[in-house]
Amino acid sequence: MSPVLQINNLTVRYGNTVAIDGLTLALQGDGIHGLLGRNGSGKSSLLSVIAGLRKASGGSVLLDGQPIFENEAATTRICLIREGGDTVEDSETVATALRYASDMRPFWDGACAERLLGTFKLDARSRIGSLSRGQRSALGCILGLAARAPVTLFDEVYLGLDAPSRYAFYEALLADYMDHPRLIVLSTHLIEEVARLFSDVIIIHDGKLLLREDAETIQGRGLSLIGPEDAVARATSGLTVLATKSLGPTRSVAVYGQAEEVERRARDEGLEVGALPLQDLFVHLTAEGMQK
Ligand SMILES: Nc1ncnc2c1ncn2[C@@H]1O[C@H](COP(=O)(O)OP(=O)(O)OP(=O)(O)O)[C@@H](O)[C@H]1O
Repeated sequence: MSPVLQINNLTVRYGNTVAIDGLTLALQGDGIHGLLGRNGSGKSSLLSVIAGLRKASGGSVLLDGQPIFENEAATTRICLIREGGDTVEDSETVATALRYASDMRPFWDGACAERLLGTFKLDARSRIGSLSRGQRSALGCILGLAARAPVTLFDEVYLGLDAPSRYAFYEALLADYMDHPRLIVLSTHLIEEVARLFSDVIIIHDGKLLLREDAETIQGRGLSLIGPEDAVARATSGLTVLATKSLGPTRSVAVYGQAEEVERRARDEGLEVGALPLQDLFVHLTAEGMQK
């Protein structure tokens, strides 16, 4: 059965710092959910509460209706991989880390782990302490994928990886997800690289939910319009303009709205229309003062 994660009015505080501020969100069924937010917006705090590693200061996080914190039946179904990896002692080997994971993880797939060691060219005999930052990230990717947990959370796990290894991870993730669909949350700052994997996008800002849309809808919502200043002004009247740039008499704007309506207006005014990359849309939506 597909898992249901219900986050109700969640608050996470560190002393006087409010990291998550009354956030409510439901993640239902299988999918690859993109979790986006600026630095310090609360992504890691949210993921660590979902994984049961941190107690909520207020509100609740439920997996299939059951509280997660200090509930082994729930936490064994959740795997959180964080940047740098949470793995065994530095003096232990990669093989020990995999063995430990296979003991701890009820859905562990050893053959998958072996295959991924090859993909990332990791030697099982290497000591953890001797691994480079990227190799540690690769080990995190392997542990997260081979765990096959019904709820799999990757928190910026691939930051240390070089571009070819990151692409290898995305391919491995997608292939593994197609064969074994589950609820995956990927938090990332490398938005354009990963955007094609997302089934939906969750943006948090200052610990609050700013936006949650399915990937196709959000990709269609951001448009750029380019043309003469007065024509652009007419076409965008009453719309949400995220950013404006002028070059002589030409104006370029980023607009957020219903794609068909914006495209119709742009056509009527003879403007150039383009899709706004998800990363640009994210930057504009989370810019100072854009949140109502
Ligand atoms: N252990 C901690 N003690 C005190 N404050 C913390 C702690 N961890 C996080 N915070 C604060 O909580 C807020 C949210 O941090 P969090 O790490 O959850 O954000 P993030 O979105 O994951 O950031 P980043 O993208 O930079 O990793 C920030 O203001 C941060 O300074």
